[in-house]
Amino acid sequence: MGFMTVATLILATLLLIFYGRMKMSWNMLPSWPSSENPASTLSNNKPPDDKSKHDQQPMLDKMPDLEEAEDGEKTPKAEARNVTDDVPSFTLSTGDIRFDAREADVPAFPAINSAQRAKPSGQTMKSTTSSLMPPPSRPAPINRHLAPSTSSSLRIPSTGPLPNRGPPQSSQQRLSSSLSPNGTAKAVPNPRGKVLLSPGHSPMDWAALIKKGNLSGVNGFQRITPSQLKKMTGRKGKPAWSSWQGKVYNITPYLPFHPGGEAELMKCAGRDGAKLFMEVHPWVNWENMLGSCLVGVLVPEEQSPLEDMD
Ligand code: HEM
Repeated sequence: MGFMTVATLILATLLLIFYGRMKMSWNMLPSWPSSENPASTLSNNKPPDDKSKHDQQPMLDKMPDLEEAEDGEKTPKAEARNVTDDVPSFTLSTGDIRFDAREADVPAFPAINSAQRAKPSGQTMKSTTSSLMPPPSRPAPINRHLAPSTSSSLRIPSTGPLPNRGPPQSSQQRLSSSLSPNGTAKAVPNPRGKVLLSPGHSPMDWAALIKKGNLSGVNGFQRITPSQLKKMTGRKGKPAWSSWQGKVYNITPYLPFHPGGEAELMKCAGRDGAKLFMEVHPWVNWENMLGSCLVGVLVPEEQSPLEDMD
């Protein structure tokens, strides 16, 4: 028991002496930026203003001041920020935007020759003087099952509102797999309402046919009244006529060539087809397509003799 007490006292004395010596030597050391003011060196890259600079950096600022006062000559001052003068400017991108280490007042970290610069974050940099950044990493591969492909994004949606694109889904023309009444165009359901044209009835075939001559079915240019037009429905052995901007066309020869199907084209038989035509495909040039089918012009019904006298 007595031995323990003595030993404890000796230990305490030794600690006191050791602490006293340490404190003395610390006081003799020049003061150092304390942990209470770390902003001037690490956490803040901006230079402190003059007032705070003196408070926070006693060693760097006060020591050169003393030297100047003693010898009266202009001794170069020690400035922590001059260290960055050795650092050449470098760019962060290949464009016009240049990031200059000196302008931004960034401490030279990591050192020029450090391994950290040579291999930033595991990537290999060819040269420390290169002004080019390493290429960006490739994006993660897209899950093809989830992401829509380019072709499917270009596809016309089968749902949602669409302009009138052919016969309704339930119509006979779309659903029937048999040949059309005259056995030429086969109806095939598709989003745009186009039909499968029978061999020899492609748009190219039609283009070749209209070059051959007159397809109007009449001799000479006709004057057609509305009542006459109304009778040309394409039924009961009569041709199908339709008018467009005051001109009358024989649409019968075009029926098997019509990409939208015969039934659709027949909707404008015996009447003015402009409205229906423009609803479906305003980009199609009626006059070019049916130029060789021109029958004549639409004229008013014959006027009564009394009106003629006026
Ligand atoms: C009488 C004059 C007409 C001509 C010269 C004509 C010509 C054409 C042409 C060239 C196409 C192919 C369009 C393309 O590929 O972009 C087409 C498609 C079509 N036409 Fe006509 N057409 C006429 C009248 C009509 C009428 C009156 C209707 C409907 C009532 C109609 C309904 C369609 C449909 C549904 C298509 C397929 C869908 C589409 O191409 O947008 N056509 N027509």
